Formats: sequence, C-alpha cells, structure tokens
Amino acid sequence: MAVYTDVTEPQLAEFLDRYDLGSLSSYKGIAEGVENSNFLLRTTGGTYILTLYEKRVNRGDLPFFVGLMEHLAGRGLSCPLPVHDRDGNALGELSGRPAAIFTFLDGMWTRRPSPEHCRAVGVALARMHESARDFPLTRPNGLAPPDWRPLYESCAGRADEVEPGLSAEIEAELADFEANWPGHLPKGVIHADLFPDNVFFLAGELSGLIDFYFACNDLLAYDLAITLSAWCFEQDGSYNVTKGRALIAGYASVRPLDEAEYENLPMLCRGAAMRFMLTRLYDWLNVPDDSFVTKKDPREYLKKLRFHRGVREASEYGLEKAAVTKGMA
Ligand SMILES: Nc1ncnc2c1ncn2[C@@H]1O[C@H](COP(=O)(O)OP(=O)(O)O)[C@@H](O)[C@H]1O
Ligand SMILES: N[C@@H](CCOP(=O)(O)O)C(=O)O
Repeated sequence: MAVYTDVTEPQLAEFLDRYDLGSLSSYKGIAEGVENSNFLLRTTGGTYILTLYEKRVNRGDLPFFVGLMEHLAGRGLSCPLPVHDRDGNALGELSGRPAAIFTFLDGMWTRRPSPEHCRAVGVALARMHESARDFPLTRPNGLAPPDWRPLYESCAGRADEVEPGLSAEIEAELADFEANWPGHLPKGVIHADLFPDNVFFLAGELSGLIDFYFACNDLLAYDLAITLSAWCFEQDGSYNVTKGRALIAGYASVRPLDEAEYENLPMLCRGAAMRFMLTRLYDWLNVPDDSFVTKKDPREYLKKLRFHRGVREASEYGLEKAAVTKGMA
C-alpha cells in the first residue's frame, strides 16, 4: 500500500493549474511502493506520475533527487523526468506534502529475473554511474556503515526475537565492517536501491530505472554489490552464479572495475546485505502491523549476508578478475 495521503479532485485541479499539462482527466492511487504516495495522473496533455513525499523523506534532499533524475534523463538514461511548472519549479506542495509530477515510464518490473535481465541491469547501473559523474549536487549516504550500529541499537537488543543468536552475529559483523570497510574505493553518485521493483522492462528490453530516493554519494562498487544481492538470489536463498556473472559482466562492459573494487566485492556484498537486513529489522520490530509501511522480512537478507560471509574470493560471484577489470567480459 503506498497511498498515505489523500488528494481531492479540487486540490489536484488547482495544483495542475500551475502547469502546462492541460486539465485533469483522471487520477488513481498506485498500490506499489513503500516510502511515498504515488498517483497515476491523466490530463488532456498525457499520462504522468504524481508523487507526494511522505515523512521518511527529508525535504532538504528533494532538490538532489529531482535534480539527479533531470540530469540523468538529460544524459539519455531512461528515468522519470520531472515536469516543471510555468515558473520553472519541479517541486510544489499538495495536500500539505511536497509534491512533484514526472513523465510516465512504460514497462513493468520483472518478478522472475533472467540472466539477460541481470546483464541489462548491470549495463544500466554502470551507465547511471557514468552519467552522474558531472552531477553537481551531493548527498551523503544516510545508511552508510557508520549508521549501521546506531540503527541496530535502535532495535533495542530485540534482534534475537527474529532469530536466536542474531544480536551476537550482528555485533560481530559490525565490528568487522568498522575495522575493514574499504572506504577508499572510487566514489560517485549511486542509486543505492536498484531492486527488481525499481527497473522496468518492455518487450524484453530494459525501459527505465525509477525510485532514486536513496540515491547518494558513496562507493560505486557498493552499488554493484547492492544490485547483485537484490537480483542474483533465488527464492530458496541460493546464489545464482549465471545471473551474477551476467550482471557483473554487464556492469564491467560499461565501467570496468579496478582491482581493489573487484577484490573487495565479498566485503561490499556483505555490507549491502547488512544494510538491507538492518532497515528491514528496524521496520519489522518497530513499525506497527496496522501501519501503511510495507514490512519486508529481514531473514531474506540474513541468508544473503551468511552467503557473502562464506565467499572467499570475488571470482566466486562468477567472473575472473581479468575479465572484469579489463571490461572484456
Ligand atoms: N515514472 C514512472 N512511470 C511509471 N510508473 C511509475 C513511475 N514512478 C513510479 N511509478 C509506479 O509507482 C510505483 C511506486 O514508485 P516508487 O518510486 O518505487 O515508490 P516508493 O518510493 O514509495 O517506493 C512503482 O512501482 C511504479 O508502479
Ligand atoms: N528495497 C528495499 C525497500 C525499499 O523499497 P522501495 O519500494 O523504495 O524500493 C528492501 O527491499 O528492503
């Protein structure tokens, strides 16, 4: 469920008066999504997405997110383009919430990613990284390794309610991240949440990326690790090396990794799994069951964390160093 704020027809019609989009034909809440309220908006000028930003999104970050989408779309990456009102503003206010209108992207996200999907996602992620190189705004990652311990501590020692022994396991992992995180690797603007529900396909081809609301400046290879962890595991929790190989090869075909990035992949993947396990754990323990926020199972990411902990060398993800660092994969 992702319509947290109601919008009345007169409110929306008044909001639309500020744009050159024609008049309101219809609008309807979109159930998918977690953080914000989204509406499918039809006007006499076309079809759009209306987003109302909810409490968990910091208003001060909105110019970064909206500016990034505009920048990437301008570089030819397929992603929602913010629509400006007649005064040039991409951000307005509707029903007491910051609000923006975006172009509609055709396509659907895939529930069953294939190796071909994974390769296309790897290519798109690397293109995003390259296209954002000259984006002038910056935003620190609010969910970087130094934030993981406070997030864990805000779960008030209740991790063992999810699985006995989990608190001690998290403690040991956090100590390792604090001592060994490879913070020196190349940085840039990362998507930071490129899960299957944020990538659209149309007729088998990748048609666009959405949901840039965790985007920030951080390690580029960490974004690859997040994406690999989200796309290359099966329902039973097993790693699919064919998908992993395809995703990494797709990425490296646009942006080859450097040796240190490649060698640190197991640590980066463990970190990616920890980050999503912790945010899910926090919601699992703290968000009331009748709340609108969709809770996701932290144990899915606990399994992935354990898999990554067992990986001794990056080649176990499917590709040898020479292939990935030379971009010849
Ligand atoms: N530009 C767009 N074009 C088409 N559909 C979109 C677009 N933006 C969002 N959506 C739809 O809205 C849903 C929720 O969007 P998303 O950005 O993932 O929300 P949240 O930030 O709340 O997770 C998506 O799954 C998709 O169905
Ligand atoms: N991808 C995250 C949750 C964030 O959801 P999104 O709809 O904003 O992508 C997770 O799976 O934990």
